[in-house]
Amino acid sequence: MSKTIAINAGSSSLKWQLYQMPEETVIAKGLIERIGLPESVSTVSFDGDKHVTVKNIHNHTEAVAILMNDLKNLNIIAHFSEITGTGHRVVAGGELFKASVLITNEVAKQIEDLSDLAPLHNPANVAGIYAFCALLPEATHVAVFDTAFHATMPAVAYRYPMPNDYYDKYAVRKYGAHGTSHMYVAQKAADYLGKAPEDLKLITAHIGNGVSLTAIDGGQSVDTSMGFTPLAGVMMGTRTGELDASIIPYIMAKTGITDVAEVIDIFNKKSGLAGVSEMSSDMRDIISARDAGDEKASLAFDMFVNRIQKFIGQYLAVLNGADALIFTAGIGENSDVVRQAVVDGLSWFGLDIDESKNVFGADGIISTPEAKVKVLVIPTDEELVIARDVEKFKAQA
Ligand SMILES: Nc1ncnc2c1ncn2[C@@H]1O[C@H](COP(=O)(O)OP(=O)(O)O)[C@@H](O)[C@H]1O
Ligand SMILES: CC(=O)OP(=O)(O)O
Ligand SMILES: [Mg+2]
Repeated sequence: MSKTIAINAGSSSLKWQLYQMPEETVIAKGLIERIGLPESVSTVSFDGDKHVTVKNIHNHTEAVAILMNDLKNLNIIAHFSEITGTGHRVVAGGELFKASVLITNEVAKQIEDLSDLAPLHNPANVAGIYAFCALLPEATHVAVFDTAFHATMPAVAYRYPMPNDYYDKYAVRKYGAHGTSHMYVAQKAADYLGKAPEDLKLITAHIGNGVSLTAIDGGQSVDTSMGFTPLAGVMMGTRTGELDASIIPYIMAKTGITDVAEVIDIFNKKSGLAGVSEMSSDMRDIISARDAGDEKASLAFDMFVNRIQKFIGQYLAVLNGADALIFTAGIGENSDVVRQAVVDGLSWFGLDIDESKNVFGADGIISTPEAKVKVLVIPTDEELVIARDVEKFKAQA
């Protein structure tokens, strides 16, 4: 019996779950939101209670310190030494890491050096790694990469049509992200559909603040919408998704912005739903405003749905047809409105939702019996996959 903590650091959030392993019992879990913004919120669920604290949390190092204090102060653990394993979500593993790895000083440094491939995420991931390694020197620390599941993509999908040197010398290629989530929901989908993953062609749609879609053939990722960094693919909460690169110098010339990093920052943090609606990056706010007749929110919603539909179309082509489409993550799991809007425009392809099944809290198949392509909702669980990987390394120790 041992305790393992899984840390999922996002650009402005930190999700964690403490497990009793190998039973996989969740002892406690927490979510720290709005890191770096005024009034950050930390929520801890433990023993049937929810503890909510609101205060300014400036960075992920502070967030980790708060989480460690909560573990002690709320009597979730008596001693830190009870935690014998920590698992860290790392968004970008580049060409270096194609599977989970035991964290050493060198590995932590390499992850930090890969920050260009996930500027909003890897620095946050590394902050968590350093904090836990310092606090728990005896524990087994494991990094689990978002990019690992996409290592099976063929060159035709991961290469960009640019001079070969950029790939050969600098490893400029598509890496994708959210791989742990795509892998988890694809395996669950196979259970629901009563088939072996090898016999299925799936399109997984991870629709949260970050959004990505993946084409999965026989259990392997064959294409995915995020690219060299998580800026690519579909429109997201604050990110543009794909656009014509010529826009960058044009905007710089027109606006007088002289630093290209500033434009990329705007594309990462001030675009997407937030940029078009001019009111929020949060889909709940967008839907309320749209229902109240706000035209900008309405356009933002329609563009968001349109980009998802187009990528589903692409992946139906990549896979030459699919058995199922799976919705997951914050919006995919919770928004029947977005799911209905996405599927409504794809009836020609044989997608059809049963409205009575497309409800809040849905889990499993929500398509009609006649639908050629099944539609499923599957809550993702990146933390569980991470905790399981830590167990594998503990067993080898
Ligand atoms: N009931 C809901 N309806 C619509 N959107 C929702 C609902 N609940 C959560 N969301 C959306 O989920 C998003 C967060 O998803 P999540 O997967 O937690 O994101 P991330 O891990 O990228 O921070 C928020 O932007 C929010 O708009
Ligand atoms: C890679 C990525 O976009 O992650 P998240 O959705 O957690 O921000
Ligand atoms: Mg996420």
